Amino acid sequence: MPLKPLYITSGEPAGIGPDICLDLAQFAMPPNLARPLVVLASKSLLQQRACELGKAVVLVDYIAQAQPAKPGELYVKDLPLSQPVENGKLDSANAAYVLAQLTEAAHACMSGDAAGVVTAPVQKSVINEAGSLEGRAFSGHTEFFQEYAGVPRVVMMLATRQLRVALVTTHLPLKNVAAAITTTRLTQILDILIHDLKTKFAIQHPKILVCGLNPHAGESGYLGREEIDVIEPVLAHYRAQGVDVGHALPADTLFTPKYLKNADAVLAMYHDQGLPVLKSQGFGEAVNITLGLPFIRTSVDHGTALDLAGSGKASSSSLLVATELALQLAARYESAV
Ligand SMILES: NC(=O)C1=CN([C@@H]2O[C@H](COP(=O)(O)OP(=O)(O)OC[C@H]3O[C@@H](n4cnc5c(N)ncnc54)[C@H](O)[C@@H]3O)[C@@H](O)[C@H]2O)C=CC1
Ligand SMILES: NCC(=O)COP(=O)(O)O
Repeated sequence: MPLKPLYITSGEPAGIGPDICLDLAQFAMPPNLARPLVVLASKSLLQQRACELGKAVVLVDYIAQAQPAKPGELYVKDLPLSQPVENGKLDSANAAYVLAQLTEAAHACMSGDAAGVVTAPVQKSVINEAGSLEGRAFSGHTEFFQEYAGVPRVVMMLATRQLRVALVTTHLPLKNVAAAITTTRLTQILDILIHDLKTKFAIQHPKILVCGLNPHAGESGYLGREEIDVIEPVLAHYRAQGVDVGHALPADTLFTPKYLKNADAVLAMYHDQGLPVLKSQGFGEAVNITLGLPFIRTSVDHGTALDLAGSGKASSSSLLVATELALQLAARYESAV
């Protein structure tokens, strides 16, 4: 019986998603992890981009239970575009096409037809501009898959070989961050992070460094009280259970080698507290993983790079690392059930 396929969403059609997905045709899949990789995209768009980039890729319609594709071949689930694509030019008419990729992938993961999903980047703004979610805002894949799966909380974590950074809040205006850091949210996030570091990354006793929200972790309350009122009591609860979470540390101190060298993960309070540090170390080599979902989802560490679509200058390294991690997680998950 062939293994379940891994779905790859190609993302925003005017960006570099289709370009980097084409490189999966040459991906040297570790033989012990091999399974079909199926790109969700317009076949004609992929064909057009392959011609522009001079890439020889044979696009093959995916049929359930197929064996992994041969080198140079790429399985595709053909999805129709609403409008022809001009490289680098956003068109809200194609927002429904992007959402169709995400919906099809989420459905296949939830129904057990796919082993997991790897996502290429989407342009969040154009999906909102199109109003494709019937008035609901589109914040990102993370929130979309959380809602589709119907789970109360998930965790965004980006990982390189050296560093893992998880976030308490994700795509939130900065002015709303402090109010979102509640005992409930922080506890949910830590529960998921601890659980998934154990089960997905085989770290039995994770050491987690937690950032304060305010400069100098609040400076004993003189620069903000979130550490005293919310963060520290939650950390004390975990420490009492023997979990290695330490105390809230000033973020500028925490992100230094002395502290990071023994840490399994850093928990940052908001997107731009944690991710710039990680990207400055390993942009292009990092993977974005959604923890706490009932299925495997990994993603690239970069955005749509509209400036590079069809240019041949886009690197597919993050997509390949994200695919390899999803393959490893799928194998681990299947051997556990
Ligand atoms: N997973 C996702 O769907 C993500 C989507 N985005 C979306 O992407 C859009 C654009 O975001 P930006 O902040 O401009 O970030 P970006 O990552 O698209 O671009 C930042 C810079 O990095 C370069 N770059 C990005 N990916 C590259 C690659 N694979 N190879 C070589 N160079 C690369 C770009 O040319 C640009 O100079 C936004 O709408 C954002 O929401 C951003 C991050 C993740
Ligand atoms: N900076 C990471 C990012 O924005 C990715 O978001 P998502 O689409 O994976 O939720």
